[in-house]
Amino acid sequence: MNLDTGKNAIIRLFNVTKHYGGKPALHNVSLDIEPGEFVFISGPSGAGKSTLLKVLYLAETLSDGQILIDGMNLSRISPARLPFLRRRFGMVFQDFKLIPTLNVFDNVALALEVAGKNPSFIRKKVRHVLRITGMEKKAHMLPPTLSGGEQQRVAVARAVAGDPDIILADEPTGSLDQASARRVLEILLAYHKKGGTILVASHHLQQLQTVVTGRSIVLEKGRLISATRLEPYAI
Ligand SMILES: Nc1ncnc2c1ncn2[C@@H]1O[C@H](COP(=O)(O)OP(=O)(O)OP(=O)(O)O)[C@@H](O)[C@H]1O
Repeated sequence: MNLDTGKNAIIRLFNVTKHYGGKPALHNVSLDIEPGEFVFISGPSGAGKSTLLKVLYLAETLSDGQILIDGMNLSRISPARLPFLRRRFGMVFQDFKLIPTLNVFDNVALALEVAGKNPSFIRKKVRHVLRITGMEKKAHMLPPTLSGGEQQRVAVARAVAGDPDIILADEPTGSLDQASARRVLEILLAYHKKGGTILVASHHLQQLQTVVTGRSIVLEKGRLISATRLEPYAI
């Protein structure tokens, strides 16, 4: 790989490989992502889409290769600095990963509290992201009492609440009806327009790709098989 080509990249992957029990989920994936890019990740079930997002979020360790975030090598980050690095990411997990014993408001507020934000900022911010995701009226409910689509919207609210530099979203509209999916896309689009970098893994790319200029990357059996620039069309 030419080291000069990705000089401005916010995310660089060099031969990223992840094995689970000897079986490759990602194989030699190399990719540069510029700040402010909207990257769509597609590919058949089991292609490695979730694994790619998880290794970026440091939810999974690499078997081989390297990931640089703003030139910082993730494998050399000390455990003490990990929480600070994670705050740069907003992650929407495919299975949401909401804390079942905390209500919607507290699930979204938690990361802001851990980051040491002041209570009045947190209140305003959480109310705002719950409003834009349409979950304001359910702020006091516990996740297990919500529908899958509602939990997904809380997961999106939590991901954007910390104003991260990078959003990693795994099927962020997978459990949503058309109207809710559109609302989530508009939130991601607004975040992108403010300069945020987004990686979205989805089986529903036609809908996502209508909204923004971006790059479509396709994984198959853990390998990056294509990367194509997309032109938007109006919705
Ligand atoms: N924790 C794990 N332990 C063992 N194998 C795993 C684990 N997570 C993923 N895999 C395997 O790694 C491969 C890639 O999985 P991954 O979830 O990344 O695919 P995906 O493209 O996101 O699939 P889907 O579209 O179905 O969500 C699959 O073969 C999967 O079975």
